[in-house]
Amino acid sequence: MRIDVVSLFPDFMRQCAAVGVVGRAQQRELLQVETWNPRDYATDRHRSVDSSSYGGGPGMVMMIEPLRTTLAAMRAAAAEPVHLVYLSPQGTRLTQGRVEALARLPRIALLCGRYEGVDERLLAHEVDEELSIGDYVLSGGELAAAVVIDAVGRLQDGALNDAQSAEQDSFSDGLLDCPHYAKPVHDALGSVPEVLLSGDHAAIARWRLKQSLGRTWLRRPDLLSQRGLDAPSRALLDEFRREHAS
Ligand SMILES: COc1ccccc1CNc1ccc(C(N)=O)cn1
Repeated sequence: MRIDVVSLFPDFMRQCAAVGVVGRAQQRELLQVETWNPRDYATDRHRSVDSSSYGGGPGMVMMIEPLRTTLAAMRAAAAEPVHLVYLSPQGTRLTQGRVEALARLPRIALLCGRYEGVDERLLAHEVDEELSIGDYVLSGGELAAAVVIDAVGRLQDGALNDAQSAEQDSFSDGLLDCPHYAKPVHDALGSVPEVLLSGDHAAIARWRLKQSLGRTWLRRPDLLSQRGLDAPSRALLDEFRREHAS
């Protein structure tokens, strides 16, 4: 998969994509991240990329022209059609489901706004999808883009080895993840639940699902109502709730 990032801070974006699982995915050529800086395509003497906002008010707005030229160069750099995503507080809330859909595309591009955002005419003409990583305002779209790169990059086939597999992730089946424990078995902070030491894989799987169901019920009931539960899961959650109540 190829991800193109349009940003005034290309070094920052390259560094975000160079570490950990995503960096390794690039080394394995499972993922290619390229950056494009609109300032390189600004034509005036001051290499302007922003201008004051019509109608007045504080702050600047990113201008059409440098972005149009940047996007044209970006699109021309590879054969695949590009799905262009704009990161903004006005976007659709990003979910794991949407991440999984994006991860299946051959190529996406991420447009990172700065200042008060981008001229609406450019957005209307060029952008395929507007996404928000949450209901808060950042000084730029770069950190939101880094979130998308990581969430999508780690899902590329071969990016995670078995020990890290994405299947058990939180949200991967619509539930929060279960608790995890590493050595030692006994510590001043407490001991590891017996079942995890039993070697009984069916019992361990049952315990983990029960914990995931219980946690989701306690912390994110909204996810539960979205997901719905089959009869065995409902019975398991009832068992958790009885134990939790006692
Ligand atoms: C004032 O900033 C803007 C105003 C308009 C657009 C983009 C920006 C850049 N900032 C962003 C970007 C994304 C998110 C998010 N929640 O995904 C939060 N902030």
